Amino acid sequence: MNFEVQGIKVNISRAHRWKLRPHPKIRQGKKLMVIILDGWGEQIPDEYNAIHVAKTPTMDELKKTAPDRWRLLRAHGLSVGLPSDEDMGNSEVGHNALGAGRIFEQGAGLVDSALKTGKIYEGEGFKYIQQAFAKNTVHFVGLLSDGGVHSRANQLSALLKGCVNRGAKRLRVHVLLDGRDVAPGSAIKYVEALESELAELRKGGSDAWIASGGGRMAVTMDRYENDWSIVKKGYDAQVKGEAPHKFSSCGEALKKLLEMDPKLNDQYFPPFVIIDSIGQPIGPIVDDDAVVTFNFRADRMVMAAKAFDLETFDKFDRGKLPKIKYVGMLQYDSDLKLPKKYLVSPPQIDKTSGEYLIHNNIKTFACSETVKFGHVTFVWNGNRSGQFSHSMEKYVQIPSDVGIAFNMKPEMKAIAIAEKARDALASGKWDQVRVNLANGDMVGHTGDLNATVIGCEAVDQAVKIMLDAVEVVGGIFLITADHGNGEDMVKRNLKTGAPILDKGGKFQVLTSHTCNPVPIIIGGKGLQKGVRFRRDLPGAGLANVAATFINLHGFEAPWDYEPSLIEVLD
Ligand SMILES: O=C(O)[C@H](O)COP(=O)(O)O
Ligand SMILES: [Mn+2]
Ligand SMILES: [Mn+2]
Repeated sequence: MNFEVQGIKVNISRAHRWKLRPHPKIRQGKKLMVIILDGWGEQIPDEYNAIHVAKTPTMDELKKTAPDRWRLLRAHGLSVGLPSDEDMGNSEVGHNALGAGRIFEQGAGLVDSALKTGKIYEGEGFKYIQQAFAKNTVHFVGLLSDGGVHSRANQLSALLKGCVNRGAKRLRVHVLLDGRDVAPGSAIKYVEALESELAELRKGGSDAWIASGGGRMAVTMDRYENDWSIVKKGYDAQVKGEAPHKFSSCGEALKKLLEMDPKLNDQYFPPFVIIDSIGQPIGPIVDDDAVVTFNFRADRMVMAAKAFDLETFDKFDRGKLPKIKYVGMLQYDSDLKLPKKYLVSPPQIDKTSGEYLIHNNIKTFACSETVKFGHVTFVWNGNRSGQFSHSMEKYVQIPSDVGIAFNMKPEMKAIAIAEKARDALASGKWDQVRVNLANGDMVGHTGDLNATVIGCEAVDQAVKIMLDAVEVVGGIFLITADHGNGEDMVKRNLKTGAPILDKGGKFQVLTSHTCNPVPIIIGGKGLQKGVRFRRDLPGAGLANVAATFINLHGFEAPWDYEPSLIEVLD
């Protein structure tokens, strides 16, 4: 409907068009290789910057095309829909922005607002768990830290209080230790804070305790079905009260397990359960209990959600399934309706670039290894399962290594992914070939600087394979990243950038992502002369990338996308 205000035409319901207009200057029909370097940011080029230390001749050469064809993008905070610019970027929000071409408020902020306004307590999900408040136990399962990537400890605290204020009597928390989005060794700090909050709740008459725990990479938080045994370990500890280690408190668990293995990083702690004075687990999940998984991010909670929510389930033996009232902090997969009940509605990310490409006859091939496969498909497509079109899209997953930390094999599957992408482009069947190379991120998360250097070198070799393939078909490439990680392996003084050393003079390892900008590079024989990065978008971010590659396919971007980064000089 159109109407006029003071002579100005207002269009309040622009009819949605999937068909895109041809770009006035950029020709259609060029093959495009889109390469996402996971966890590849820009930072001071010193010895703690694994990407700088690594021999990366291909990426170094590309940098020389700045400012026309190499520039930096914002990949954190408000630019990717996070609550503040203090929030580092992450794969979910990064790939959402890359694929959707717009910025959506993400889970972290949606939960913050729902808690602040109290709306969370009015929804169907909360009413569902409330049924267990009077006579049964409410369990909270999730990542205990303030990393803000999958969860936030202050949201758990608010929710615990909110439940108690609304009648919950018996509460149990099943903690997953972080050390990945936050400093290694910091788990004890979060556990102590939670212990004292629970002690406060007990003073007020509630029966509130930590009941089980374990490191996030060993317990519960696997993703993309890489290793179900991790989810099983969590299920056994949380539901059955079974684990190889038993302690009388979570604090004691951390202390004793560290004594047994002083090098143990928080993320890899084995599962443990807390027992009472007669050796019984203090908080197994039983019939009529309520369970809340308090992570807002989906990828590492969706497998556990299946174990809690699905009646038919064959990934491991759950034993006798308790009848529980299970909710997710968010719904983790809206297509699968998983979980069926949830506390806060997830962001509704619609009209993503992948869907536009299908409607405009652009055929897409996407590939990554298991640990990032969903990033470049499901998350890229706005957290949507499956393909938009089976005939026009193909998604290929290369199995990741299982059962090892990625610093043991830092090359990961970079070369295999590159070869798949090369072959896909050479086949002539696909207009866009899109990959994610995981090394900068996955090896970066181990905190192992030398291994991350090797991982980044593998990435550079993989990029070379793909750029050669682009050359052969006379195509175009677009390389970017979803957030920083490997470029900074040390904690720094935020004012000076100087590394922070511990008492023994050793640098303090940084395992997390960063708030650094990431590069974007365009090029290839098929890129028309005169195409270059605009100079008038200095604050551009990942959400500007989709309009850019839609232009490179020869189309004008949808009207509501963030502006394209390129212009064409005559
Ligand atoms: O889940 C993880 O591995 C980290 O918390 C975040 O990493 P990602 O956002 O790169 O997946
Ligand atoms: Mn990532
Ligand atoms: Mn990561």
